[in-house]
Amino acid sequence: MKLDIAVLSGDGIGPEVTAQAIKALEAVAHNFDHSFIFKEGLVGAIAIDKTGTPLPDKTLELCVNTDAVLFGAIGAPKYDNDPSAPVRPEQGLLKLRKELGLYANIRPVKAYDTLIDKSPLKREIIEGTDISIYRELTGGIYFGKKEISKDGNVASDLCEYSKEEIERITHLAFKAAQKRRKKLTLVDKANVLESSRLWRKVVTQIATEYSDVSLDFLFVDKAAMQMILNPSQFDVVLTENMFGDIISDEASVIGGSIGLLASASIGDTCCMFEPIHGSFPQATGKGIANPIAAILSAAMLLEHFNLMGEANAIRDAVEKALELNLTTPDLNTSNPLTTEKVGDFIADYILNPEDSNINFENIHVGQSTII
Ligand SMILES: NC(=O)c1ccc[n+]([C@@H]2O[C@H](COP(=O)([O-])OP(=O)(O)OC[C@H]3O[C@@H](n4cnc5c(N)ncnc54)[C@H](O)[C@@H]3O)[C@@H](O)[C@H]2O)c1
Ligand SMILES: CC(C)[C@H](C(=O)O)[C@@H](O)C(=O)O
Ligand SMILES: [Mg+2]
Repeated sequence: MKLDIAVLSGDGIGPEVTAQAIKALEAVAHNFDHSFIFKEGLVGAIAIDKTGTPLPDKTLELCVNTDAVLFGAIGAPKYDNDPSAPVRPEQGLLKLRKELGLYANIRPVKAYDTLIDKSPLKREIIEGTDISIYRELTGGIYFGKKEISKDGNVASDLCEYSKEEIERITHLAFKAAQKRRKKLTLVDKANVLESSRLWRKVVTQIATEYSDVSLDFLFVDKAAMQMILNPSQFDVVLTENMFGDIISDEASVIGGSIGLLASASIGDTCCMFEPIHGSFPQATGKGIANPIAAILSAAMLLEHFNLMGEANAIRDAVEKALELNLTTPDLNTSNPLTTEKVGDFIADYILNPEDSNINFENIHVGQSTII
């Protein structure tokens, strides 16, 4: 298969982790005889520095005219610490999601057997966790009308949803549940918010079309608690934009690191694949960022194009790296690998899973081993 892939690596650790995802895709292309063509575009703080805008027209045009977008991360402290900045890196990502119509953001959360003891949560709590979060991505408070009073003392962000916006992601979430454990949990705040009551109404109506899926509801505050008290109760979690953002970062604690959590952002005509983490500015250039979220996002890209064997080749290599403790310091404090070495191992393993010549001993970068 020939795929044109736009690469928007962005800021901070974005370029470092995206480079590892590309290596994994190149290994897949080699093994399975595909042709993946990567074209880079500017986004985020680096795009502001170079062009004055976080999403240059040229980048948007590249993304519209490609098969898929591979996104790294955006954001920089100079904007985070300046509430009055006239233009911000995050606007680039939000505009991209909106312009490409990427209304469904799918965030898988899994407790890997080999990492169970690395999670700050107890083994018996997280064992068996396998959740698919369906986060609405182009509506809600992120995109509602924003206002600030003339004196700058009162501000508001409107949380607005239409029936149609709720319907389209709800169908995707129910279809996903049908292929999984047939359970869907809607996370909302229907005891307070009118928009959440609309979600409940629409989702309840749609549930009648998916009678093999059981539906339940959780208020977001209780869901936040349940997510770390009893995460294995969840199968598909459906929720609006901001709740999904927060709940998924919380859920990343289950697996042991946010550096493991990938995502797919899906629309009717476009698709983008992005780790859920940000630009982790403190780590930039240090080789300590975990590339696995970016690499697993590449696996989701392949799965989106029904390249299941190819996606599994990446996942098997990731699981092997985890099993052998060939990971970055977030998961391995005593003898960590650099971002690049983790990427090298995963790409090598994809190319040659049976190759016993991979020298596991020598690729650690701790005090006594070689980079
Ligand atoms: N999708 C995105 O591009 C995205 C997502 C979240 C935040 N951001 C932006 O990123 C910047 C930093 O935000 P933040 O510090 O709140 O969130 P962040 O996700 O960048 O980092 C939060 C913490 O998560 C851990 N972490 C994140 N990525 C990791 C990785 N690959 N490997 C290991 N550990 C990792 C680190 O402990 C880090 O301190 C901000 O400008 C923010 O707006 C962007
Ligand atoms: C950077 C920010 C706009 C973004 C979001 O809130 O969606 C991020 O937190 C994410 O999860 O992708
Ligand atoms: Mg987030």
